[in-house]
Amino acid sequence: MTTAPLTTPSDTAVRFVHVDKTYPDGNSTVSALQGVSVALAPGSFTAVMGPSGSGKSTFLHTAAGLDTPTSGHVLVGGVDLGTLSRDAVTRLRRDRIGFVAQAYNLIEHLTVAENIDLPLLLAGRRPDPAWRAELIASVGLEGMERRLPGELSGGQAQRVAIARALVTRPTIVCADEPTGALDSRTAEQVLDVLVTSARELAQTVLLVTHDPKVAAVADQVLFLADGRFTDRLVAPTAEQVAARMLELAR
Ligand SMILES: Nc1ncnc2c1ncn2[C@@H]1O[C@H](COP(=O)(O)OP(=O)(O)OP(=O)(O)O)[C@@H](O)[C@H]1O
Repeated sequence: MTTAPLTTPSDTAVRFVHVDKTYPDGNSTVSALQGVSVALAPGSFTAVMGPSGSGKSTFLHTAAGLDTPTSGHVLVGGVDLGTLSRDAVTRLRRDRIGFVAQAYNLIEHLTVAENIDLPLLLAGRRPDPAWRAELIASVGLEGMERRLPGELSGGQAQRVAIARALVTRPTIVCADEPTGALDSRTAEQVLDVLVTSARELAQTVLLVTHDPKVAAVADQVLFLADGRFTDRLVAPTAEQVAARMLELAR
């Protein structure tokens, strides 16, 4: 149950206050998040790591307004999502949040350019060809605007998905294992795009990954275990992240 609305200053991009999330599981429930309280500063880059089933995707989906907490509050830019109607959450999501999923979710019969423009059209906004061209250049897909998703490699498709997530100039970018299905060279390129855009557009990035090398590009790494944040590393190296993951697995 979500209780009374919370009033807090909007000095955080995303804030969780005592968030629980349970899912029905046959006759009982499974607890995906337990009493999670965390605040992400505007412009920060956070990686979330943890064992399989620890609640990473649930945390990301809840932060992006794609899932609702069972209790507690999720605030985006100081606005308690629990106080908004479903339509208002959808609008906020379209205007302010970009989401990159591991499955690229591109529309097969639309071209690269049309896929990238889609969030703007869905939001009733006019496509911006100059901005689209800039995004296409930044993800290294010049000349591929008219291709269909079936004519792209996995890495190219993921870069289209990133351009599509950025086309609305969201203040928050959530990415669920965006490099999980890619070879290491392509993963590096995709990550570069995210890091550069976050810096240039002053975006807050929240990234779920299993890869210590990916996590090491973040300002901070948060570790989840059994639905709770148990640890945090600030500006760590990949080696430090890997060592902490090993400790948590013991
Ligand atoms: N829609 C759902 N219905 C029921 N249970 C769910 C649902 N989504 C997640 N869960 C359960 O909640 C817990 C957390 O799942 P979640 O997907 O958030 O973990 P994760 O850390 O992202 O895992 P992975 O690394 O394997 O993707 C798990 O026990 C999972 O089975």
